[in-house]
Amino acid sequence: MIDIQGLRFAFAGEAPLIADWSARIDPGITLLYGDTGAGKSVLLRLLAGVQAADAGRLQIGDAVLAGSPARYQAQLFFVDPGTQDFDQMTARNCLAQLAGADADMGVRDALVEGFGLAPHLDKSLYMLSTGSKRKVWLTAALAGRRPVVLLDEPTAALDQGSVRCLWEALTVIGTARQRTVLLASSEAVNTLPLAARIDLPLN
Ligand SMILES: Nc1ncnc2c1ncn2[C@@H]1O[C@H](COP(=O)(O)OP(=O)(O)OP(=O)(O)O)[C@@H](O)[C@H]1O
Repeated sequence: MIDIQGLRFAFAGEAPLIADWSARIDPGITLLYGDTGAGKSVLLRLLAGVQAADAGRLQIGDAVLAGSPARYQAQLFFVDPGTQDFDQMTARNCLAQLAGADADMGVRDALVEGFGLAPHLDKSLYMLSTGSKRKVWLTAALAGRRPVVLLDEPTAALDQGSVRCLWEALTVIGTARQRTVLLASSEAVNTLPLAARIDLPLN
């Protein structure tokens, strides 16, 4: 669960993108729905603690971002889709590092197969296509055990078979309602068991 109190954010000299927003995001899948430019990526970056808010309080479990950032961030999974941070690692090592030592290997193996990742595991990430990189992060997010998962347009650049595979894995998580998944999308998602939907913009 993520508790959000009085969140505010504006780019310098611009009107607030998020103005005094409070919400509680419960376990299950919450769709963060908004058009291009509505602020989905910015909101995910704020919640991940990689972009500083102008005001507000963010809490996951008993960890408050401002007071204990490392403990807060240890509760969540977030990879900026545009990052090059892992480009020098092999997909296998990146996956192992991001998923963590306690990852569910059954889920990991099922996603590696469903995404067709096996032939790419020993390549460096910089050699992979945008879609294949995204599959590595998605596999780590879902096989890992972080209680909160933030996904930015997870189906972008995925082939249809991989989207089906992702949807199957998310259906299991959405039905169990133990982990909190925030899924940002500019398309309505009708085929997942959603716990809630947040419509952007938030100003
Ligand atoms: N560094 C920046 N400086 C000023 N404005 C920015 C900056 N980064 C993003 N924006 C603006 O903030 C708004 C929200 O951007 P954001 O990327 O969060 O939208 P989004 O909902 O994720 O859209 P998309 O689906 O296109 O990624 C947009 O109008 C964008 O142009």
